[in-house]
Amino acid sequence: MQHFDLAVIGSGSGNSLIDERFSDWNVALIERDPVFGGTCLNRGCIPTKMFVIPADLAASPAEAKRLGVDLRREGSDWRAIRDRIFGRIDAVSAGGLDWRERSENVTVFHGEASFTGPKTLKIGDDEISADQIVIATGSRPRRLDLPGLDEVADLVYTSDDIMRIDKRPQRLVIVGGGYIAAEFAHIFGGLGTDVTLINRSDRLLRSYDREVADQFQHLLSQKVKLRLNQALSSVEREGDGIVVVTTDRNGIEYEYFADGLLLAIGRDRNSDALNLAAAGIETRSAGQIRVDAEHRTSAPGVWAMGDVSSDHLLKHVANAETRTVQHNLLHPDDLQETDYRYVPHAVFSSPQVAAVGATEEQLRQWGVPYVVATQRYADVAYGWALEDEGHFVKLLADPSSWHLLGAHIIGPQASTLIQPLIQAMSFGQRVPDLARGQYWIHPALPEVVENALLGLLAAHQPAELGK
Ligand SMILES: Cc1cc2nc3c(=O)[nH]c(=O)nc-3n(C[C@H](O)[C@H](O)[C@H](O)COP(=O)(O)OP(=O)(O)OC[C@H]3O[C@@H](n4cnc5c(N)ncnc54)[C@H](O)[C@@H]3O)c2cc1C
Ligand SMILES: NC(=O)c1ccc[n+]([C@@H]2O[C@H](COP(=O)([O-])OP(=O)(O)OC[C@H]3O[C@@H](n4cnc5c(N)ncnc54)[C@H](O)[C@@H]3O)[C@@H](O)[C@H]2O)c1
Repeated sequence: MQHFDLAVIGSGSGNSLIDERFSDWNVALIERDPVFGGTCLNRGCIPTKMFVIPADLAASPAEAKRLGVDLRREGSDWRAIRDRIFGRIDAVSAGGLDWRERSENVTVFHGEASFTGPKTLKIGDDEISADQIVIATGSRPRRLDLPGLDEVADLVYTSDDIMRIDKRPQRLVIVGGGYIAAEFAHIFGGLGTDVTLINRSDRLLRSYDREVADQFQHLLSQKVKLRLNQALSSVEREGDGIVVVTTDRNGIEYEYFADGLLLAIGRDRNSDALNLAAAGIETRSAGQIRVDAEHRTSAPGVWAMGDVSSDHLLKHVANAETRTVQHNLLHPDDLQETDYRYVPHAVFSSPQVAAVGATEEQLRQWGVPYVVATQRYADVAYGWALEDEGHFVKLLADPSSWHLLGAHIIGPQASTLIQPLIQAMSFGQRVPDLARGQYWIHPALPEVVENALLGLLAAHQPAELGK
């Protein structure tokens, strides 16, 4: 049995963990997917955003028309877009694997890892042991058990495969109301597909501030067909290449005809294949590996990070957890914790949505006193230039400490505009200092954030400003 100082399972964030500080460690890196580099690079954050930009551009003639510019749209070339995107990504993935395989101190094992004992792993016919093991096995799209699904399997997609298809469907049914449904509704809808989004509850983006989620729903409904409060009951094939999706709403059946069905109903953690019981590693519900604040599992010397153990299925969180685990492996006498106080998140749809901190509903529920201000893009100079309609920044603050409690943005560049607010919350900057302790470039779009901050101050003048 080969012995290693460190074994890392998963080549997403797991691969990033093994940096030059581990050059004198003998490391095993195990990946079961033929594709190297994990979700974010190959089938997650990066390719989706590379599709979002062409979708934004394809949708721009309608925007331009409002401003008096005639941009004739001649269509979009799905294969060219797809091949450009994956031409780049596949090369990065292959290059990453090649580089890793040439690393002197890292042995790459291709196969599925499972525990055979507390510090031992089996990968196919190989069995290895390691002093330290890091589980970074991520998550995968949740499947659905639905009558008829097997018969139309070639027309049913998840985020793992839909970006690689040869032909963009004319009609696409998307099931789900979260991040992935919202982003793919924009990608396909923007590029010209007739999209019907079916959600089982009456709300999209449920974890977002209600006002923002409602407005998102309203604006998205102008671009794709939204069908809410409908549960899938069956699917069947009709003719050649058509899937008929049947739903139920209050006992009434609805039928949708499409060339493809995208399931975007959440993700399952990749812990089931690991035989965790053999190593005494505990899970929480739904296979989420239980870790303490320092990312130690219940088995000594075994750590977990990223989607498989985190409460947040986000790459910037997996990256932060990777940094913590790196530090803790290298400094066992000075363990650190990951800071989850202000985890931001954004949906790259149309419109974009971004948020950090509490929603107004949460503050009400927790009985936390707050002031709130909402600033429309349409009422700042750059918003005039955009002829903006319907987008806003909503801020929540503690009227005694003047710290921000939550920030929510819906509109162009939301994921960028939110960064100074994340910074303010992370470093404890107060609203008056943030609003007036720096210049805000005129007439740039961040003035919408500045004005929202001023709106908070106008709502309740803090004592020291009144002096
Ligand atoms: C469509 C989509 C879009 C996304 N967009 C964003 C975004 O815009 N911003 C953002 O922050 N996040 C986004 N995410 C989430 C982000 O991709 C994940 O949070 C992140 O990639 C998780 O990283 P990880 O290292 O935990 O897991 P992964 O990157 O999934 O890596 C886990 C690896 O482990 C391997 N593996 C699993 N089990 C085993 C085993 N038993 N043996 C060997 N290998 C195994 C897997 O094959 C995989 O390669 C998106 C996700 C999706 C699906
Ligand atoms: N921009 C980003 O940061 C980004 C983008 C994509 C994905 N992600 C990450 O990936 C995760 C997974 O995304 P997702 O959109 O699949 O999950 P999600 O948790 O965001 O949304 C899942 C949706 O599916 C619905 N649903 C669940 N089970 C269902 C069923 N049986 N039938 C019908 N509907 C059902 C839920 O009500 C919900 O609307 C997200 O939580 C997010 O953390 C992030």
